[in-house]
Amino acid sequence: MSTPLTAPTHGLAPGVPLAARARALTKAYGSGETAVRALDAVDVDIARERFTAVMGPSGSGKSTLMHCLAGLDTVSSGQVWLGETEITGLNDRALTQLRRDRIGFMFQAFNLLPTLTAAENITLPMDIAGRKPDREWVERVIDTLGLRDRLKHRPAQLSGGQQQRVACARALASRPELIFADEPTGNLDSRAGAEVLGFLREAVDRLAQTVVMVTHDPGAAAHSDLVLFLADGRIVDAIPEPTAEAVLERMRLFAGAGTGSQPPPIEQQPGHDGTGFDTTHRS
Ligand SMILES: Nc1ncnc2c1ncn2[C@@H]1O[C@H](COP(=O)(O)OP(=O)(O)OP(=O)(O)O)[C@@H](O)[C@H]1O
Repeated sequence: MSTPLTAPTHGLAPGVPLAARARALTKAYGSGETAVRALDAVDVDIARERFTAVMGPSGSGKSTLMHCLAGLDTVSSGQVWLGETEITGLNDRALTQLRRDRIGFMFQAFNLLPTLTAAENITLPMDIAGRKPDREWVERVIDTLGLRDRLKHRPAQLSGGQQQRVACARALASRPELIFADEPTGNLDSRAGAEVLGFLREAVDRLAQTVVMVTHDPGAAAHSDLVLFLADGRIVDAIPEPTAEAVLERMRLFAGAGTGSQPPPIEQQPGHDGTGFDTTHRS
C-alpha cells in the first residue's frame, strides 16, 4: 500500500494519540502579485509524548507552521487542533488563554527577565496568569534539568547553556500539552546545544512531554523521534528515528534535486520502499 506524500500520517503509526494536527492548512502573506503562500494545504499530525523536528530550507515555511500550530498566527484557510480543541476560529482572548495554559515556548532568545532569579523566571508565566504552580512537578523539572544549585542566580550569573535550561524549565513548568522550540540551540556553542537537546529529549522520555522543534541542524534533528521536511510550504518527506547522517543525506538530496528546494519524486529516492518513509538509516 502506498502512502501519498500529503498523508497526515508522515512517519507515524496509525492511531497514535495526537497532541496537535492540521488539515489543509494554508497561510498566505500579502495579496495579488506579491502574495506568498508560506503554507500550502499542509496536513500534519503531531504525536503526543514524541519529539518532532521540523526542517527545510530558509523560507520553506517552518516558522509559519509552528506559529499556526501554536495559535500565534491566523491561518488563511484550513483547520488546526490542539488536542481535541479546534483553535482555528477561536477569538484572540481564547487563543491567548489557550497558549498560556496549554502551550510552552522556547525561542532562540531566551527572554529571561534579568532582574529575576532563575526560580522566579521559571514560574513567571504562571505567576502572571495567577496560576498556582504544581510544586511537585516544578521540582521534578528543576532536578531533571540540573538547575537545583542555580535557582537563586540571576540570568547574568548563568552560562548560555544554563540560561537556555532555565528557558526550557520555564516552558515545561506549567506542564503544557505541547512545547514549541524555535532553533533552541541557535545561539549556543555545540556543548551547550547538545545539553539542551538532551534535556528536551529527557522532557519527552522521562516527563512525557511533547516537543516540536524547528531546526536547521541535522545533529539537533537527530535527537528527535521524527523529522518532517518542508519545502515551498509543503511537507515533502519524513524520517522516523533519524540519524544526523540520514538527515544530512536527505538535505543533500533536496539541494541536488535541481528544482530549487523540491526533492525528486519520493519513489525515485534511494532507500524508499514506496511507503513515503525512509528505510535506509535503520539498523
Ligand atoms: N509576515 C510576513 N509577511 C510576508 N511574508 C512572510 C511573513 N512571514 C513569512 N513570510 C514569508 O513566508 C515564507 C515562509 O517563511 P517562514 O519564516 O515560515 O520560513 P522558515 O522556513 O521558517 O525560514 P527560515 O529558516 O529562514 O527561518 C517566506 O517566503 C517568507 O518570506
